[in-house]
Amino acid sequence: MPNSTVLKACEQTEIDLSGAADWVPFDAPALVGDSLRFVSGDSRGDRFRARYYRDAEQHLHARFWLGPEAEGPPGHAHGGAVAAIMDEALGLAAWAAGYPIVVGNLNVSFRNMLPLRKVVTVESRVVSVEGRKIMVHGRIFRGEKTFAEAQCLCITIPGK
Ligand SMILES: CCCCCCCC(=O)SCCNC(=O)CCNC(=O)[C@H](O)C(C)(C)COP(=O)(O)OP(=O)(O)OC[C@H]1O[C@@H](n2cnc3c(N)ncnc32)[C@H](O)[C@@H]1OP(=O)(O)O
Repeated sequence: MPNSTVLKACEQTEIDLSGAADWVPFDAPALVGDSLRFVSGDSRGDRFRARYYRDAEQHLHARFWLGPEAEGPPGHAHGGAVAAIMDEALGLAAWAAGYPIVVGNLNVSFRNMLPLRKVVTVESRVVSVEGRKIMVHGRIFRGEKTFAEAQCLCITIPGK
């Protein structure tokens, strides 16, 4: 059997992406539709699986699982995969806060290698709004360990 078939077969299991007790599931596709297809659009895929939530203060959070197709260094996530998560999650955080945006600038710091096949949490916060510029900060972590931090400058789309 080819290797890819073996990997596909072993990734068919359900992943527990449940949120914290006080989080409410957030229906991201209902808000931005196909914009999510690249990263979190395949809930049974072998690259990314994700579920979005909001907390009581309306901050956006996500549980993400990265599978074998997101691999960079052996057993760990590709930097582009981590950046793609930040792009989607922090851009979505601005949309969820009521700002129709595209990402103008994304600055990602890779702090620790992110292991595959582990559920990690993405937290985000809209930290400032100045005219069309919405600044969103985010972090990917598991327990005490931070894998990446990002600052995302989002620009509202005129006419939206
Ligand atoms: C949907 C939720 C989930 C998915 C999220 C996915 C997010 C994405 O990946 S979006 C795709 C990737 N992003 C893009 O393709 C964007 C490409 N860029 C553009 O379209 C344009 O450059 C755009 C819209 C950002 C800005 O263009 P434009 O509308 O002409 O505005 P512009 O006048 O240049 O800039 C507006 C303000 O933002 C600032 N600005 C714009 N881009 C940047 C930047 N990269 N860095 C710093 N400042 C910037 C400008 O300086 C200006 O500031 P000020 O008002 O103080 O003078």
